[in-house]
Amino acid sequence: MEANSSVNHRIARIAAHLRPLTEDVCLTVSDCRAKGGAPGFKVAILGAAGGIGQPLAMLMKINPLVSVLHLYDVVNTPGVTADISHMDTGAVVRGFLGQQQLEDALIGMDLVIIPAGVPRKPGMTRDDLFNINAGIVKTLCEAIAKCCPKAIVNVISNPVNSTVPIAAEVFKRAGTYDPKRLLGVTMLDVVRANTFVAEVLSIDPRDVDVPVVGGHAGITILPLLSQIKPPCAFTKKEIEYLTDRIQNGGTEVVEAKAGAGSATLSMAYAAVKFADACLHALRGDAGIIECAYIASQVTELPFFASKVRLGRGGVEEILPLGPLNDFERESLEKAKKELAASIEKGISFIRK
Ligand SMILES: NC(=O)c1ccc[n+]([C@@H]2O[C@H](COP(=O)([O-])OP(=O)(O)OC[C@H]3O[C@@H](n4cnc5c(N)ncnc54)[C@H](O)[C@@H]3O)[C@@H](O)[C@H]2O)c1
Ligand SMILES: O=C(O)C[C@H](O)C(=O)O
Repeated sequence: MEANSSVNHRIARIAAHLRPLTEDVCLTVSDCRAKGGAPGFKVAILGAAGGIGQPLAMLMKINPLVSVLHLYDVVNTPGVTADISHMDTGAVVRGFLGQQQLEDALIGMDLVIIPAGVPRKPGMTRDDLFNINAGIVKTLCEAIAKCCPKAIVNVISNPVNSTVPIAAEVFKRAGTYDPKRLLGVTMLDVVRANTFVAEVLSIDPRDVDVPVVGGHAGITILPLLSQIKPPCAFTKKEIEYLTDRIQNGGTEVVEAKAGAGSATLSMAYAAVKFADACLHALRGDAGIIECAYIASQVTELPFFASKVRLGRGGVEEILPLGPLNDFERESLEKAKKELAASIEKGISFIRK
């Protein structure tokens, strides 16, 4: 009893030196390790108790570049945090529950990943999620602007084509907007494209690299099959099959889950792949190129997904689209129409 209370007392004293948190945030034994000052980045996951959030939290806990991992949700974070904090990897894990702990979750973060919000059910489009998720993303981004305005922000919540413009408007209003630091996560489209192309070619998906540009919904997802590595000429039939499968990969999962949500495990994998790229870039590693949905001048649209070079400041260079074939040029025009409407919807949600 006595030994326990003395340990708890020491933990509380150590933790008091670590972070400016309010007193009602509970301290855990894992706080002790933060004193060692393990090198690495501080990462917050908002929506950490969800279908994506939980496996994402687990995978980020394994990431050696992460020293502190904050798990925030409006439900269930104490359990998820207790569970994940038992993993014998370096990152210190802390849980935050409910709106009153949101700001504590965000103070000092280098990277904030947002998978908060409702997922699709069969028959829904991603845009059908707008009414609920727009408000969630707005609230979370207001807190980010206040507590960690320099953090890199990875937006996963759908409809990404609109939630990224919403986040941008919130940051503009707060006077903290840095377009280089706000990235919509479209990595799952690239992951799917690599997988489906590898299936067709009967090769290892790790050897395939398909650029996917545009946005993250239906026809706005535009795989540039003419630019894949290794270079490969597809038949018209293969191009139609692959484009359709990549554009509707999300729906394929939603239908298979039959009302139990959308992609969570492959999304957590894709989110970690993308977050890991951001962390390596923050560390100063050179030559990190990924696709992301960002503020862009590649087309006349204010936001567009394309290949970007990541660096310490976030997006350091937006790569040109490169040569497109007739099919891709035509698809791009269709994608831009839908994308323009989704962007406008997001912007006017904040400006109205
Ligand atoms: N960008 C992509 O490629 C991609 C891929 C898959 C899913 N998604 C989207 O990610 C989102 C989450 O999907 P999921 O399957 O994890 O859903 P989920 O319902 O399993 O989890 C969402 C979590 O968000 C939490 N939440 C709700 N309101 C919140 C708030 N105000 N603050 C913090 N947390 C809040 C919920 O409590 C829940 O734990 C959905 O919008 C989905 O469409 C995007
Ligand atoms: O399809 C969805 O609703 C979720 C996600 O955007 C996906 O692509 O899997």
